[in-house]
Amino acid sequence: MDQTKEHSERWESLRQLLRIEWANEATSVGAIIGCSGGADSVALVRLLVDRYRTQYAPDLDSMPPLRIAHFNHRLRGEQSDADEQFVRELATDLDVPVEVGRAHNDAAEDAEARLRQDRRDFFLATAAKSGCRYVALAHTLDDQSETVLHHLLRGTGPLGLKGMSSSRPLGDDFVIRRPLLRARRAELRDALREIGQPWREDPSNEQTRYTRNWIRHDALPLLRSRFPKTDHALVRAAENQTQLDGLIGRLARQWIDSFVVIDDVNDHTDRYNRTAFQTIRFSRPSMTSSESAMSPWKEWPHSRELATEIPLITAACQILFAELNWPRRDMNRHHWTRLAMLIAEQPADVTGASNAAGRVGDEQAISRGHWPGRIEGFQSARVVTLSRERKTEFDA
Ligand SMILES: Nc1ncnc2c1ncn2[C@@H]1O[C@H](COP(=O)(O)OP(=O)(O)OP(=O)(O)O)[C@@H](O)[C@H]1O
Repeated sequence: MDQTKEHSERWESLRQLLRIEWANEATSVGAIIGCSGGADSVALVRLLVDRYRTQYAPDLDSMPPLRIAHFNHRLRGEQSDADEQFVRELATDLDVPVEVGRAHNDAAEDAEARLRQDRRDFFLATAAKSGCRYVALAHTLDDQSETVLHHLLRGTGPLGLKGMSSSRPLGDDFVIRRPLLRARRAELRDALREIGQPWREDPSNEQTRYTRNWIRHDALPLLRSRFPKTDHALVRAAENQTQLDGLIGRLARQWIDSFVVIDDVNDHTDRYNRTAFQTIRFSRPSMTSSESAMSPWKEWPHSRELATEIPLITAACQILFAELNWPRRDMNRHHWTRLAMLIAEQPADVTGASNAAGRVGDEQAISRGHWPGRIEGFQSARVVTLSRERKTEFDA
């Protein structure tokens, strides 16, 4: 490969982008670089290796670890093995250690979710083993606009419209980073050609029977023919949504601090079995006097109106469910709204409502409702309690 050509204009502007997206502080910890062998991730490998080496030269011994990580999905027989071989050779050329993971079986296409999970586990294990904090992925601006459009067309909620973030936690100890989210796919390919760096093409990316590829090859080009800035418009919509979501998230956190108590209730049913419940108690914002409500709600002139807003309560419930590991998959928009309306004390349709259904704190419950995942709700005048059974063995 011709090193002298590295100083091409296109390549230089990508190096410049990396200096911004992978700031000096980021180079103080190690990274694994997910590389499929495709153009985007080959470009990322070259750019990140260059970024760290430029930062640490000439004292390369003090450089944090870098690893190339390739996961062989084994979906395309010899082609998959050739991809693996290509990535191994790239690693050798660049003198960077490579870790290779392999899918256990020759998986079918419908096992795609399983493969993604295996790849994620492989990244986690590789990061842990090599002492790297970051997992770098090569998603581009084009991937982002495809993702946003796909989610939009599938009818996703506001969270899906955020698209992929440039940085997000992976488990407790690691962070996924996407430094190429502002780069165009074509730009990366042009730059790779200029420096004489080859990559592998995956022919399955051309098959438009997959929705994702249809969006890439048919839908987006058509949209661009009328709206040349389609991709930037989609990405901007996602960025705006991210900002709004951050705002709602912060408000929802304050709302939780003001109105929510989480309890573990252990209900001993007999000598050998114990039924454990985890409960979330919501004080009804509409009933909470402004003196007893905590900051910031008591200070805001319209706090009561704001505190009973359905989107805010929905966001608070979603945060709580996520933190407590309560099942969210089967909760649809209607379930969330019904729950939020119950808490806000707006006219609610509590399915299966019955009178005197149980006790809520010190008050008699006046009705109850059910949500997916064995979650029951009880409401009284001042409190709404959600309760979820957790089976545990009696450990006597
Ligand atoms: N088999 C793999 N092994 C390691 N990392 C991978 C693999 N496949 C994808 N990745 C990483 O995950 C990112 C996103 O994956 P995705 O499936 O969207 O990309 P891709 O279109 O297969 O590949 P590329 O970005 O390499 O052209 C890639 O940019 C790459 O960093």
